Amino acid sequence: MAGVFRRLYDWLLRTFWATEMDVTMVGLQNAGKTSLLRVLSGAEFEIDTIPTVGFNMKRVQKGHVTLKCWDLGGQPRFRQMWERYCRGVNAIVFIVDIADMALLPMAKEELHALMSNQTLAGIPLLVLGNKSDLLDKLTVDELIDAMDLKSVSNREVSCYGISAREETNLDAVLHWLVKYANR
Ligand SMILES: Nc1nc2c(ncn2[C@@H]2O[C@H](COP(=O)(O)OP(=O)(O)OP(=O)(O)O)[C@@H](O)[C@H]2O)c(=O)[nH]1
Ligand SMILES: [Mg+2]
Repeated sequence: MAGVFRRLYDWLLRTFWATEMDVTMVGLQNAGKTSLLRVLSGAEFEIDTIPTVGFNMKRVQKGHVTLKCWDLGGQPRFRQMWERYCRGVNAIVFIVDIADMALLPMAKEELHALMSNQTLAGIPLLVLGNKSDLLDKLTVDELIDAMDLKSVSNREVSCYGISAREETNLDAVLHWLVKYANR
């Protein structure tokens, strides 16, 4: 019986209180943006992925909120379009491969360059350290230091460790994002 009321409640929320929000996912090539979006939208994780050319968009449902997620290509030639796709969104998600130490300085540089755009002032930022399933990786505290997140000011900033492959901590990601649905 409780299940029937729950479904009715969810249906009422979706029908009369539906909200759509825009989220842009950026980060260097191979960080796992497309993989994360695949699993968030209910598809299976894939080991062999194709690098994103331009962008890809998928909708993810979380309760009454529809997250319209823009997944951008991370290769150098696509990075100049990140700022344009981040303008006016409810939240920016920056994904880092925490097992690839060699790319960390570049990830930090690209993140700070993006955040310095006046057009993106105040937009909440969620930094995700992906691939926590791998052995040789940074902890969240080490990632916060490596990305110098404490120097990012004038916006909400959070940082989580996740694994798209093992679907670790993904509920926390959606929970954090939907807080910004109406802002
Ligand atoms: N071990 C592990 N591998 C992952 C994880 N997430 C993604 N990968 C792998 O990392 C590689 C790159 O994943 P993508 O999702 O294509 O990366 P991307 O950030 O979209 O890359 P671009 O589109 O080029 O910017 C693939 O081989 C994935 O299988 C994870 O959580 N753990
Ligand atoms: Mg991709």
